Amino acid sequence: MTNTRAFSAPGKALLAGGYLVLDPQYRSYVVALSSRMHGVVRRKTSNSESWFIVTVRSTQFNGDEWNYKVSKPAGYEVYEVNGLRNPFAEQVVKVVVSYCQPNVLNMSDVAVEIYSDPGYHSVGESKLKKNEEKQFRFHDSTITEVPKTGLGSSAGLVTVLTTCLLSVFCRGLDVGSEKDLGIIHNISQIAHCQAQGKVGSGFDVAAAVFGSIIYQRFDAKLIENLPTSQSRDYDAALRDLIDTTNWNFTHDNITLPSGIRLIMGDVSSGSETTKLVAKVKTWYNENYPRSLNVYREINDGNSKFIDGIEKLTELSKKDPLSYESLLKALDSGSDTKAIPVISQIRQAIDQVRRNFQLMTQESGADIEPPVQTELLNQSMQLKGVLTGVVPGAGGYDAIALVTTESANIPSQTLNNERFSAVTWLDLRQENIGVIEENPLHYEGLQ
Ligand SMILES: Nc1ncnc2c1ncn2[C@@H]1O[C@H](COP(=O)(O)OP(=O)(O)OP(=O)(O)O)[C@@H](O)[C@H]1O
Ligand SMILES: C[C@@](O)(CCOP(=O)(O)O)CC(=O)O
Repeated sequence: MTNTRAFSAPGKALLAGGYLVLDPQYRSYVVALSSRMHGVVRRKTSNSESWFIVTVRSTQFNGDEWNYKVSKPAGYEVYEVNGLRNPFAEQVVKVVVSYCQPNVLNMSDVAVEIYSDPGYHSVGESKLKKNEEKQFRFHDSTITEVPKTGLGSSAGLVTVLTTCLLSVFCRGLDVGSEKDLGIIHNISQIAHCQAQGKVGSGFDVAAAVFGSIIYQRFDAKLIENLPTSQSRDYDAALRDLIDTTNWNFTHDNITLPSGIRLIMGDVSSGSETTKLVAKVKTWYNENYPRSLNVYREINDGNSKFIDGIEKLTELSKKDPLSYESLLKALDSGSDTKAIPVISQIRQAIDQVRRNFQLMTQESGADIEPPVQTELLNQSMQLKGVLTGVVPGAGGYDAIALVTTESANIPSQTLNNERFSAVTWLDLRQENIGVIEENPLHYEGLQ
């Protein structure tokens, strides 16, 4: 196993800052999740050819496999030898090869096995395979046919595949080093943006790399202004963007206060983020400057939410007894209006939700449609619930509740008709981003 390394990166839930985070002036609150994407990379035997193959395999999804041939007749050429498509994997191979400039002569082939934790996809007819260390679900369908749950699978894939390939082409890669994490982040953002065609805010990639963060995006022009990959300036411009350019973005690590956790409810079919974003952008432009005021109201609510969470963390450290009784008050379901920090957090989220409901009515984008409003309002009646939102772009696919550790949401909602459409996901917040794993922990799982 000497030529083998393994890495993993977390999924995400955007609790505050949906839509606004597309604009660099607004902050967002992103929680990394315990459902992780994993990559096990090994160098195969070297060959005497003037090219090498990068194999990306997802045994979990019907043995999906993509083989990228890397050659350098003039500039680098990368293509999938069977014409199969995985835009995210392909873009990562292209960007990493352009950045690392590996020698194609006598270069060993590289194989990466990807595994995704159960939370990323609906269970369906999948079968569970496990060893003492890991467990993954195996589907009889290809990756694009298995419904996703909105945890950021493409961001996790891009981040973990980038890290795997860098560990082969850039000897001595250390995910504990700020410098190397920065390179992983920059390459992953570039590959993810280029693969998606649409430029998201990158919060999902930043969370995959850095963990739970307060995130303010980089200027989209940094990537948009890259020359085309066919241009002879591309390699130098790419290296400059990755190694020396100041991306001027924020990724301050955060953690939910002790005794507080996140629980995700998977509601039903996913929502098309791209379509929602397009409708909101149209609404914003057609209703400016009133829409700017709406955004300012939402941003004020987001900031008060973040400030309230920080106050909870401070209280838990400075006055553990008062903090303990605050958690008990939440758990008992008693009236907590007299507790200022709880009122602050709840009023902040109510302010955000009221404006999301207005945008839903006016834009036609189902950010917080009535059925989700009802579900969140019902959730607020449950013991231990501090607050709840539709995460990210919203829509019909999920709700996210911030609760006490001891709140047992699944048992409180069992046989409750109002929650019949909700599957509580067995995951929680996790503050760490990309980490190195023990490759032996993946043995026997294929
Ligand atoms: N385990 C995996 N193995 C290989 N490719 C993967 C894997 N997980 C995700 N991908 C790639 O990412 C694509 C899904 O990305 P897409 O942008 O459609 O969804 P997403 O917004 O990342 O999903 P979600 O946030 O719901 O997880 C897949 O079609 C595939 O190309
Ligand atoms: C709408 C947006 O702000 C958040 C999308 O979040 P999600 O993919 O629904 O988790 C888009 C973005 O930030 O990339």
